Amino acid sequence: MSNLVLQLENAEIYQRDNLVLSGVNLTLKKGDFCYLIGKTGSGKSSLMKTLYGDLQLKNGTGSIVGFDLTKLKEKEIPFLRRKIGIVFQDFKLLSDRNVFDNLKFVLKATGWKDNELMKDKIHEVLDKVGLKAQYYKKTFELSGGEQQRVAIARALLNDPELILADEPTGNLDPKTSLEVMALLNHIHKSGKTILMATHDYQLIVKFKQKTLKCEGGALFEVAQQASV
Ligand SMILES: Nc1ncnc2c1ncn2[C@@H]1O[C@H](COP(=O)(O)OP(=O)(O)OP(=O)(O)O)[C@@H](O)[C@H]1O
Repeated sequence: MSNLVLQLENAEIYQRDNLVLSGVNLTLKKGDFCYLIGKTGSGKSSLMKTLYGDLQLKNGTGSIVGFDLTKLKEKEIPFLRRKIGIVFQDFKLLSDRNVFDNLKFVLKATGWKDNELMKDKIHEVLDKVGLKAQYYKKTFELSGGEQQRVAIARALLNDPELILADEPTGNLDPKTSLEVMALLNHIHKSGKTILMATHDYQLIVKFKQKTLKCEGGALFEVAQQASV
């Protein structure tokens, strides 16, 4: 079995009719961790959105966790998203529910039925992010760093083959960013594959990983300490 999780070849990334990136080649193997850097508006989010099926891949080839992005149909997108975990800058938690119900909502939406199994899974992922004791709290009662931990727990619920994190520390202060990054690093070391878009230079210096840069409509690999 191939251990390729993601492969784009000569891909073109569009926002509506605007070509944002061209000639994109990107390969991630199981267990890789890769940063995506680049200035505001350089195309990081557009690339991420193409990978999780929010934007269509019109030209080039692309496969992600076994799905062909050029042939991806609307009805297949929920199935693609069950195999990837997505973490956003603004957490995207449901503010009217507590932590447990935020996670249960996702499990139910992805086909889980057994209450006991759901409870076990929720406690397992909360334990992984260090929030097991906070399951009953409403999300607005949590700090930004805690909210992002819940979002990371949510991304882990279906044991994803790939985690896409789009500026996961973008709303956090420097100390909290380092804590959240240490958690992502730990999750990576446990065997997960992660692609993370970031502006945060302190993180890529402290946690060195392969780094790709969006610039001038292209994507290329840079030396690990290149500036953002
Ligand atoms: N919904 C949209 N419709 C049309 N154009 C868009 C849309 N979203 C982004 N763009 C354009 O696509 C280009 C790439 O934007 P994108 O959001 O991918 O950049 P980014 O590198 O993620 O920036 P940031 O770091 O600010 O999030 C920009 O020129 C932007 O104006």
